Amino acid sequence: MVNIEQSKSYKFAGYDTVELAKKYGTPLYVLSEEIIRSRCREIKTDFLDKHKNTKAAYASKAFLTMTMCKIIESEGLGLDVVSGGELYTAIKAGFPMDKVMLHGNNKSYDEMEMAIANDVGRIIVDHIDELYMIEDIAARLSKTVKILIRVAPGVGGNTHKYITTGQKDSKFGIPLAKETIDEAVIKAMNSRHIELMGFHFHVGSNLFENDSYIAAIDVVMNLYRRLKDDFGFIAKEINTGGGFGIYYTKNDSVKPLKYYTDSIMKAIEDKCKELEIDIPTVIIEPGRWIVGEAGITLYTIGAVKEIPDTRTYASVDGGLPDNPRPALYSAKYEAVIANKYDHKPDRKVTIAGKCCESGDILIWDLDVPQIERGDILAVLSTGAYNYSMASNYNRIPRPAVLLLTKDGEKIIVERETYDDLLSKERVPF
Ligand SMILES: Cc1ncc(COP(=O)(O)O)c(C=O)c1O
Ligand SMILES: N[C@@H](CCCC[NH3+])C(=O)O
Repeated sequence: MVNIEQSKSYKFAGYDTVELAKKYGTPLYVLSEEIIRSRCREIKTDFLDKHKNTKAAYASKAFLTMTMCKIIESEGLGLDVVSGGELYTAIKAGFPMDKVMLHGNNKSYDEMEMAIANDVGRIIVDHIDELYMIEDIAARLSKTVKILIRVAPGVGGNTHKYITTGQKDSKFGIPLAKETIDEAVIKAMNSRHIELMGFHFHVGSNLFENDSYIAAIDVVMNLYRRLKDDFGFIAKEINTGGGFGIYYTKNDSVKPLKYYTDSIMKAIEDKCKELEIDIPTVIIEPGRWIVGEAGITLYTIGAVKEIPDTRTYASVDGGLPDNPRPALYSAKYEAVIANKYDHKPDRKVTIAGKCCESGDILIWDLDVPQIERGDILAVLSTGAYNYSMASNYNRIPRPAVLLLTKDGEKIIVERETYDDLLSKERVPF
């Protein structure tokens, strides 16, 4: 009898990933509906139900499709959008517009008009010019627009330089200088078409400590007290942004949601008490925390290249175009050889993408068992900012997105084809 070695394959959300790779091809984004929903429910139990006057919106830049809109809507969360494209996706998905917040540090007139015409719940104003734009559009459409003003609280998050946003020297938010803020507040208060609800800050992304939230809250609550004294302005809301960190590798000191939200609530309540002002409604807007760990990417290993006394590179059939995060932020990932999940790792290989770019390395020095062409690699925690940041570099079509549900797996975004890549081209000669 031939002794065929039975290898155990890696299961994600109850699904055999090797079977998925065989059936749908690779590279393949795989998302678990259950994990997304369980994150939304944790927000409900540990934040919305636990603390009164709270709201949560999903920061859709992390991952957005019409199906994702449906999931978020059914879980009762709002949606943070940052562009006309994200807003259009939400409109087409029939997402309740009163739960949508429009962000952006350079919103166009057309984006503003789309938002106002569709009655979005909040516009987060990032520049004083936007107040004039809103007034102009709202007057023409006979609307009143509820806004928050985004400020840069002068507090940066402890994270990669490219994803810290709350520091003074930031392209985001209106600077906190008294004259600048006062000009915006007076303008908003004097407008018949604008209702200023409060302020917004977002200190940064993938944060593992709560200190920067607390420091930023201190700054914004002091501002609330001063605006009350100077202009009789009573802020009804504060939006403390997103940014909660997730598990990428064992070096990440992951905290539960309530580590962040309990301390945000306590800091706001304590400060309001100290300053003798009313506690505003508190809004959070996590993106990565909801969807990041709900996703993996499956690849097929191709060329395995051993450079004697140096390093072994194993190249996969995707890379930088479907996951630019390692190249952009030196982001680290864990991965497993899905079809050899029970084989003991006994060597290190570097996982390279297929782009014509030396920086296209997904994982340096991954511990693996013996690998060969045709093995399936599952890279974990790729649910956030992978599909949403994907490109067609080297004319590589984007992978499909497969949603794992309780009633089977469903393609929610089809794999791009070479013809898709040509579909917008016009050849003038
Ligand atoms: C304004 C705003 N809100 C929410 C988020 C979501 O961030 P994260 O995905 O880190 O939760 C971001 C991105 O960092 C943001 O800029
Ligand atoms: N794109 C970043 C997060 C940006 C957050 C939005 N301000 C990442 O992949 O980590």
